[in-house]
Amino acid sequence: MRALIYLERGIHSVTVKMPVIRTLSKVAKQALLNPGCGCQPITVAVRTISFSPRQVTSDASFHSVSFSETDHPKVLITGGLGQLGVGLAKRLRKRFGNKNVILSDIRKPPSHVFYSGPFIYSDILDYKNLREIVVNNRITWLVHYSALLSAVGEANVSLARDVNITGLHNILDIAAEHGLRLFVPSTIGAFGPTSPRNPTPDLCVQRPRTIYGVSKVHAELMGEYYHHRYGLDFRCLRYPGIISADSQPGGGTTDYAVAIFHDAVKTGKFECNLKPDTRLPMMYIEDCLRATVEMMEAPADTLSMRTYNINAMSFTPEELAQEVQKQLPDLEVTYDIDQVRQAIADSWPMNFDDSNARNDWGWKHDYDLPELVQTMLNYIGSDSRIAQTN
Ligand SMILES: NC(=O)C1=CN([C@@H]2O[C@H](COP(=O)(O)OP(=O)(O)OC[C@H]3O[C@@H](n4cnc5c(N)ncnc54)[C@H](O)[C@@H]3O)[C@@H](O)[C@H]2O)C=CC1
Ligand SMILES: CC(=O)[C@H](N)C(=O)O
Repeated sequence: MRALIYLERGIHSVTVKMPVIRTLSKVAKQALLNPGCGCQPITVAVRTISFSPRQVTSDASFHSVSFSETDHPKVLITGGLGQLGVGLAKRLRKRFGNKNVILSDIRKPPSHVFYSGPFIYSDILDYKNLREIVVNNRITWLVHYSALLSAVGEANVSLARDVNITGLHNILDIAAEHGLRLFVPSTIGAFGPTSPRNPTPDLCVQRPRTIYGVSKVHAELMGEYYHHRYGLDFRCLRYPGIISADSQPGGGTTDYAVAIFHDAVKTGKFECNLKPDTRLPMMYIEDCLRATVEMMEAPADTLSMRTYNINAMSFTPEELAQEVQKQLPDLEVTYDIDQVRQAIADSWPMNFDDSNARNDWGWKHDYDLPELVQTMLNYIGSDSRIAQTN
């Protein structure tokens, strides 16, 4: 079995002990049980009391947005320097204005990102720092992208558990406390070998065999629980493998479908780490980011669920290679199977049923396989031509 390469992306383990302020908790509990002091109703932070995540006033409506509809939302994106965050920030900034969308991560941003709009350091394991950012910037929408993906997660289970599960708890509590609209992506990886694979519907058995998948099922369930219990405006899309030209994937099982384009243009050769007939659902990044914004903007009454599958296409490495070879006939593809990634892929959906997203809030993809291949090759080809002339 070939060892998984742990992609070091500046991720470091941080152990944060959440303050369990027992005394304060007792005082808060007492005050809430005996409100006859003539004071204002107390709003108590999620973490300071143990018996209720939030004191909800009777007129609170968390299903409507907490900012005036004429204002723009103020958006915070966590884990924003990964494959998806910068593109999402660009799209949201066009829509809501540059200063209204803050990218955050624990890595140092490249200068083109740093100078393109607000960027802030934020470790999602640091609850107080997260809260400070949300309060100081009057955040109303939170897009939670920080995560360790499937292959990297298997190579570092305890870090994946911290980031994907403990980090999510921080995000949920902050979002509930401050009445935020919260988007957390899930994935085809939230399904497992006992799920129906062709197609995979929204509601079915979910018994994933990766820490990534387990953490994403946990996120779906916790988000939906906070929605039903506390009125949190939680929204979640299960993304397929996302393919992008100008950003690199962060260590997943579907990464081959990005790498093939770069290798095809640069070397004319590609070594694939999945078997030629491994079928997985995939999507071009523009469709993924548009779906995300559409889901965030969908009126609450159109959402019959809070977690939806979305899909665009499904293909195997062989089918993708054949489509690329229509443009680059000299491309040579060989296979050297990574057993860890292959086992993961073999347990994931082959086709994704996204009919609920299409019916409820009008989801529709733009890119099928031929358009995806053309667009990727155009982008990477012109990029490498520019690099050669410089
Ligand atoms: N890219 C894809 O194909 C898919 C992505 N998704 C989900 O979309 C989200 C974004 O994905 P990508 O951008 O591809 O991920 P990525 O792996 O490229 O980026 C994740 C980012 O999280 C950051 N991060 C790690 N630990 C952190 C911490 N303690 N505090 C703050 N940030 C931290 C990393 O520095 C990295 O920039 C993830 O939740 C992922 O599960 C879901 C399905 C498919
Ligand atoms: C599909 C995903 O969630 C991600 N790209 C991965 O392969 O881990």
